[in-house]
Amino acid sequence: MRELVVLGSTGSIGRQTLEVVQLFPERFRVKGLAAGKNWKLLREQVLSFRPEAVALAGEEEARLLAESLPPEFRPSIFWGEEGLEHLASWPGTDTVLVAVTGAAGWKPTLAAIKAGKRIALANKETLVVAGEIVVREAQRRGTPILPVDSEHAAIWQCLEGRKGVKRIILTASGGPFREYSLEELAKVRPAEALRHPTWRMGPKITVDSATLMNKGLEVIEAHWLFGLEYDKIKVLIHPQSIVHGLVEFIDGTWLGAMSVTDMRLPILYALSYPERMATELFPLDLARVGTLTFTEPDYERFPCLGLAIEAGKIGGTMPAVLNAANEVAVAAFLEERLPFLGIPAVVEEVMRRHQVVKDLSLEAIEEADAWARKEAEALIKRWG
Ligand SMILES: NC(=O)C1=CN([C@@H]2O[C@H](COP(=O)(O)OP(=O)(O)OC[C@H]3O[C@@H](n4cnc5c(N)ncnc54)[C@H](OP(=O)(O)O)[C@@H]3O)[C@@H](O)[C@H]2O)C=CC1
Ligand SMILES: CC(=O)[C@@H](O)[C@H](O)COP(=O)(O)O
Ligand SMILES: [Mn+2]
Repeated sequence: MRELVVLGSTGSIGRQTLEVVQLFPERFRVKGLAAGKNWKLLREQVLSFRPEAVALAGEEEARLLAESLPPEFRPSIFWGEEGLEHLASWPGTDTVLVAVTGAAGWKPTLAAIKAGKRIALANKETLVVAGEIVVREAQRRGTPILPVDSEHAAIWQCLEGRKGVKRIILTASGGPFREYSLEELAKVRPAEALRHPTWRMGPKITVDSATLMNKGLEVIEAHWLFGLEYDKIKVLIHPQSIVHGLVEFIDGTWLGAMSVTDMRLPILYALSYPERMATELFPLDLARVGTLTFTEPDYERFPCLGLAIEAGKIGGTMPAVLNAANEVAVAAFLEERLPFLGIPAVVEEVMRRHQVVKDLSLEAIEEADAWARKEAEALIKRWG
């Protein structure tokens, strides 16, 4: 039996994780749940899963949750950053699935690693912001970081135990604007950006897919997960989203992993690893898919991809700055305070102004993150 903590249980990945738990109740038990603001959904989850402890982002939401639960159903309730870290290191649990969104993920992930938990990692921003520190700590303690992100889960399965890797290839759907001109991109609205062609996900990652920032973040994620230099990580546009990741070996052999677009599958694999669970839930009919296509990405129409790779190569605090500026710009785009093409423009300008700290520390990350958010907000204010 795996005893789990799910951070971000009210989100897209969190809810799908709980579906996986319900499918295999003899294998997985939920001991802790953490969410941001949605205390009403967390309440439903508490009643269904009866965790020992929960956390919410704010004290007020934590109070509302406590008051809404009958005493016999009431778990220990925490809040704030500390609450999240408390849940991440909850005693008697072995695996923490990190599915909060954005930079909120890296500190609880580090806390979970320090407490000796296996990490099932959906929150790619953890490795973007603090990959060097998080991976070093996990290696020092022998704690596995198991990828949930679909491309990395695919590549992980292709790599397992194999030698002679030449490079890895992350596929990208290309997002809803794959064939748009720059003139068309200038006019797109949030509702269009939120219509992903192949996946149903939370709003931030869906906008990142539309700008290709998601793939850029995933290149940095792959660099840290697999210990590969950036020139060994390639991106290909694959609109069908059937092949999630590929590995090219030194003799010219390629291995790829395919599946339907259902995140419950990589979640299940990360939770059950090293076992593979038998299920008929994810049938793939390649004859019905018919055609699989692959093309090179366009770095001019989608500059976020290149900016992320550049930030990854520079290293130090630059990826944290890229991530923070992007989070602020995406939020402003969703609130219609910034046009779609303003997202790469803001990220690029904040990166240009940043003085990189190469010797990474927790304090340096926090300082760079806060600085980048302020710079990005100031640029957006002046935009209109
Ligand atoms: N969705 C997908 O298919 C995929 C997602 N990922 C990655 O997984 C992560 C989650 O994505 P997704 O599920 O789509 O996102 P959602 O926006 O759907 O969910 C985010 C979750 O994080 C919680 N949350 C946000 N901020 C905080 C905070 N400060 N403290 C505690 N909890 C917080 C939210 O709580 P609440 O709603 O209660 O406020 C919610 O439960 C992202 O890093 C994303 O890149 C990776 C691959 C695929
Ligand atoms: C499901 C998943 O892993 C997402 O990261 C997905 O890959 C996003 O789609 P894009 O390929 O469009 O970025
Ligand atoms: Mn992905």
